[in-house]
Amino acid sequence: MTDRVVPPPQGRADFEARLRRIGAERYHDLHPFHARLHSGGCAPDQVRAWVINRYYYQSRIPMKDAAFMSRVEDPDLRRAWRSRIEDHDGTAANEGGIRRWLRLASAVGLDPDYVASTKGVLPATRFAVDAYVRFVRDKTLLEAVASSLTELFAPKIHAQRIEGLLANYAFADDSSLAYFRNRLTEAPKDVAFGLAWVLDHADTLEKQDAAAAALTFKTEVLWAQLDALEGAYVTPGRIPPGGWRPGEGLAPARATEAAE
Ligand SMILES: O=C(O)c1cc(C(=O)O)c2c(n1)C(=O)C(=O)c1cc(C(=O)O)[nH]c1-2
Repeated sequence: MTDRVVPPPQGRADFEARLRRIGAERYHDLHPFHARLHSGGCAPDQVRAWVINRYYYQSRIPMKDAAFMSRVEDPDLRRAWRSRIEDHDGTAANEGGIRRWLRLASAVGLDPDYVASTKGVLPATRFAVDAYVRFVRDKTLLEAVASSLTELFAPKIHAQRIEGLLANYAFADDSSLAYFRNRLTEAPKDVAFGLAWVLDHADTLEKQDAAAAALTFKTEVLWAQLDALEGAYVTPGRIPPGGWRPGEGLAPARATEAAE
């Protein structure tokens, strides 16, 4: 019988560099929809479509974190993870990301109740986001943590977004953009923990491959959401059945204006 030669895992620094390369090559900061949004090239209804669809992602993030925690047996890991749910759902002292996102919805002229209803979310957005929640529920804990590591690349895009939206859109101010400003401090804390956890636990090449594949999968979840927006509201501008149509879900004052 011949011994099977198991290739050794990559060293910690090389493996981290591999994960970062996935972001450099595939993160959604490279998507043309973001370039248009940040440079002021989106019409008001394209911004509204982004806010409506992206709300679906926001709303599912704490659900996927709860699904993750329901599988964790180690109280230390659960303790480290649970602030993610509070960051989005809020606490007595912190309004939380979901309410902040709905403030952005109001600022762009949408009825926050309409946005929170998730009516009008594009089918492809729903499929992509639901696939992320399912991935985290069903895969190994290592893959689940690794899939959150796109947040390594998020502070850069949040900073670009704050700067770009403030420079180019009348709705942008400290209140409407509070969501992104808060993420600038929340995400680095989460991702420092998640990255260290993945580097510690991916102790074979097979596990490293699985973690890298999980991160790649997540970049696809993000990219697919922007492709959905681009196809429905930019080119070819084909809104699928059930997708939000301009004029729907506006804040009451704007709905009256639109009717006049
Ligand atoms: O605006 C963005 O580009 C962006 C990207 C990501 C991401 O990389 O998944 C997250 C967020 N924002 C975000 O605000 C957020 O709370 C968040 C949580 C997670 C996650 O996977 O647990 N990703 C992200």
